[in-house]
Amino acid sequence: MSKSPIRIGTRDSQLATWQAKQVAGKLQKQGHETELVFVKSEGDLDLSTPLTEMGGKGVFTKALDEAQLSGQVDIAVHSFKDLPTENPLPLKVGAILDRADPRDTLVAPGGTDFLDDTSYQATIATGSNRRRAQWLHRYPHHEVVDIRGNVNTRLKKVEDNDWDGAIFAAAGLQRIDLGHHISQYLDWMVSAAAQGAMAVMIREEDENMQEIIEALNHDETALCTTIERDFLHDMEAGCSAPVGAYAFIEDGQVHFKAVALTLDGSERYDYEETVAVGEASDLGHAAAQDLLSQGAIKVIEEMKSDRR
Ligand SMILES: NCc1[nH]cc(CCC(=O)O)c1CC(=O)O
Repeated sequence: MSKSPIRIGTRDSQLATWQAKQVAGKLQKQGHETELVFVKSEGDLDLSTPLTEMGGKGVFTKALDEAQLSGQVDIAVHSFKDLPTENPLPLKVGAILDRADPRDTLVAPGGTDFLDDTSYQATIATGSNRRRAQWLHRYPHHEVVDIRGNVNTRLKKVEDNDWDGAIFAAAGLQRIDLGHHISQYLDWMVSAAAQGAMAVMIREEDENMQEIIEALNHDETALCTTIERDFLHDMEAGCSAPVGAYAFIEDGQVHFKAVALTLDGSERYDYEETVAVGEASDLGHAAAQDLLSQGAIKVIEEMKSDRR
């Protein structure tokens, strides 16, 4: 019997390619043939516009979505944190893969001693409002500057500039063997909803592919990232908002943390809760309601007026 290979769509960055190959490997283990199809995204092609001004939602996913809808590819592999929480297209998440290290990290080529010096006005690079706001909340005397590009491009920029450091997702660096650049794990920073997790998209009506892809789903990661993304969705915040959410499971309990800040980090709203796995399905929604009633509505209004 000759069957055509499963065509896996991916962006062509080193990280995206690594992730797509990971999915290919899992499918091959189950006896399927696979083929990678590289698709360029708007977010990768335009490096001069700050990410926060590109309309935020879906700049990295649009081209892959189109390739999938037109039938050029069967499935698409995404960093789950790059997927908008609202999706009007006839595409759906077919599986969420086991999560890697969800933490943010600091890459500081000259070392991290400067962090202890409260009179030193360090310069830190990040293109993420979530990272910017949390950094400024903790280090209000620092300056945060914008940085764009895929992981490799950003690392190069850190080498070429005299910034004191830049913030990266641990998973992104580790996956492509660049973990040795990490100077410090930012355990205090609340990561982005679904950071470190990969999602495989399928066409909504593709029942054959649904059955194949479902087998890759990691239930615990799916539960945790769903809670995180429910929170993000209810904050009406999009991927560029200064909002973080992280859930993990230990001893049958879900531990969940969520945070929303003003862009300058001066105001911060926190939520923390632990509940049994069986009672966790509403946690993301509850957190959003709690933070909004604490006053975090201000954060969202700031996003709307600023378009950042
Ligand atoms: N923002 C882009 C992006 N999307 C996913 C990752 C890393 C891998 C992941 O978090 O799953 C990164 C790089 C980064 O944030 O430094």
